[in-house]
Amino acid sequence: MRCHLGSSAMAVALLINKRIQKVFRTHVKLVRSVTSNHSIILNKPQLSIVCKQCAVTSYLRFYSSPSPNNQGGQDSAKNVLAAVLANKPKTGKIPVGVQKRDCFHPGASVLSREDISLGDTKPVSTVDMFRGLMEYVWPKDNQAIRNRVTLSLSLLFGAKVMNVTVPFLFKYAVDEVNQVATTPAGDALLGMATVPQALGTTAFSLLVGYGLARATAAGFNELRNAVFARVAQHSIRRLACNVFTHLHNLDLGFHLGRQTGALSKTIDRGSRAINFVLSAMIFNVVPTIFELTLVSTILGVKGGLAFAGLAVGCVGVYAAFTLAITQWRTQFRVRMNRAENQAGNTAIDSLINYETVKYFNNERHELEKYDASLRQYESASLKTAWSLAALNFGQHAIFSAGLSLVMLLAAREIAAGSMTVGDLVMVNGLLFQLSIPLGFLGSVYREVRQALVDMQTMFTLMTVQSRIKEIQKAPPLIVDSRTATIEFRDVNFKYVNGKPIFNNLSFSIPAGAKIGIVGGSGSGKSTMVRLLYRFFEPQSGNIFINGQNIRDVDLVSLRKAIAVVPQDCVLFHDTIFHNLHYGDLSKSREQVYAASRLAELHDAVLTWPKGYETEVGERGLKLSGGEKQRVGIARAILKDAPLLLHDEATSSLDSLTEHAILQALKAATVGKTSICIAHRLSTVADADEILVLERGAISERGSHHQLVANPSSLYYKLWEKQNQHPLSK
Ligand SMILES: N[C@@H](CCC(=O)N[C@@H](CS)C(=O)NCC(=O)O)C(=O)O
Repeated sequence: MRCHLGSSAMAVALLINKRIQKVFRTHVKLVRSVTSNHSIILNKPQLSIVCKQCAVTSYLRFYSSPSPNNQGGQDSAKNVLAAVLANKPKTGKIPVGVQKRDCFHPGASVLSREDISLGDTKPVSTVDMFRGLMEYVWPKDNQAIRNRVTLSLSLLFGAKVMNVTVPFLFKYAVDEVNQVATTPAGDALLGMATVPQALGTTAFSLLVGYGLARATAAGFNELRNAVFARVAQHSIRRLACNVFTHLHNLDLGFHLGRQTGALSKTIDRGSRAINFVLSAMIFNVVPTIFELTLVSTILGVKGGLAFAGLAVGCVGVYAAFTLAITQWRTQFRVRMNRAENQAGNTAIDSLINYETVKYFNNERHELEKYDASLRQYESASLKTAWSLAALNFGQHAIFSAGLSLVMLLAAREIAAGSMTVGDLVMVNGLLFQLSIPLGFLGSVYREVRQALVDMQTMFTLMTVQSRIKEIQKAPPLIVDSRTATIEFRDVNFKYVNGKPIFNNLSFSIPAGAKIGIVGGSGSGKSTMVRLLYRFFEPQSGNIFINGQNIRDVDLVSLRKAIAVVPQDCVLFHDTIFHNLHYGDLSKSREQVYAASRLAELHDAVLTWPKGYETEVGERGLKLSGGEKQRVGIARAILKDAPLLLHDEATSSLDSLTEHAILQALKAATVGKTSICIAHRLSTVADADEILVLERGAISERGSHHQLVANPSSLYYKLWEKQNQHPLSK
């Protein structure tokens, strides 16, 4: 087997998990009491901390490559938990090792198991995983792949048979040559004859056959690798695509509670794990077991039970020794990898802080810190190397002892006349060949265990169910700009228990109207968009579009009917053109330009260095807040849906930008039913009607003029507050 087992820290997840579970059990009560505002859930291979107010999840990770937000794989479970305990989250501080997401709410009620169902998954056993894997390796709908599997297995079988043939040919060649050598006529021929003449045709043919059999075995092996590569890659691709599609099908609640990086790592590691498990099984484990069976059967037939028993016993002891030592020495590899990570982090941290180091003349201190990590690495790698040497020596010693014993048995048989010298050579050859794949048994065992953990994480992810359920064969939503009415009827919604967002919220909007929604922060303005788009489901009550309950219609048709301009328009790391075109990829270049013009973006883009081909940078970093909002509006214009939802950004824009955005919005809302969530009231001053949200219900509604005419209204107060001009005082 080719050695591609080199990596590293991940190999220890299982061991670490055991430790986490142990430490977790001991500390769970304590942890729960100090982190009264968060629930801590053991969710292999990490602890999830779920906020009881908004259900956002943070993670305590115990092994992972370092990222700007975490400490990498340096902390043991105990240390991290100790840090959590020491750093009482009541203070709002983030404990060491916790990857923070959007929230760290202090003080809230206890979350029940149901509340955290966004992280709920079904347990996946190893049998489930292998069953799942078989669907990809032996796909019912793909005969070509099944043919390849059959061919690979045949080649595997052929290669092993050839492999076993080699010692046989060698045996016959040795016996034949031995006979030639002990025949008197042979002496006379030597010196002047060609090799075939000197050896005789049989011995000559056997030796040539020996070479051919070896080459054929190697050829079959390589062909098997090439044929099977497609099966493995095809399975990986299909599975990765299925996981990707599954992730897109999950609800927003799931995605808000997950780290995107962690999800992509899950796919990445899971796919690599599949490749590894498949390769290990097909190229190492199964062939070795097959070869062992073949060899012991041959030995049994040739020499009797003693031979077969010795071969199987030797391999058994070898395997037991290898697994035990591998298990024991894993700790050194864990320490080595951890120290390596730590040394790398220390060096990077120190070099990033170059100026600070210089300002305080702390070069010596930095060097000592770095050297301390390197010392740990050195010590751990020495232990790894020593233990590897012990493992290799032990394996060789066991195998050599077995080999000697079998040959002693063979020698006794030769003396008794029931075996030939060739038989002794054959026995030696058969066993020796077996030692080659067994030489990687420890590494295969270690890596397969890790791969199974990675696969389990990925398969577990596949069991997460979206909480947005579609009824089967739901009819499409039928709506156009003339019929795009919206009605919320007795809607109750909360993200987590004890914190209602909407209480029996009811209102309706006529088709073609422009509605402004205002209210204090946390009043549920943005949640309204999420409910309408079915990112979340109300606990009770219904929402209707054109009289059709959005729960009962096809989700795709619902989402096609609504264009959303989000609060924070996130862009793809691509050109501005692609980002605008994303609103409707079927539209022409000219239509994209037209939308961009209506969104007041076109002229600005033309002044950029590469115009529409300008790259916007990761997540649109190169664009200002106002420009990103206009991209959002242009996309919505391009989508040209009968309903438009605009969630205005909170960031304060300068008045010129605000004016441009208002103009763009006007263009976007022509002929649509639009809801504009407004943080700045000036954005909705021209709306047909403004709804004021307060404590989960609509407290006021009317036009801007009607609402400002009432000095005791909340709207009036908000308007006053936002339109104070210190200079005019
Ligand atoms: N004979 C040993 C070692 C095999 C070996 O050399 N493995 C390679 C990886 S394919 C290695 O670098 N091992 C380093 C180690 O196990 O520390 C076993 O059965 O695991």
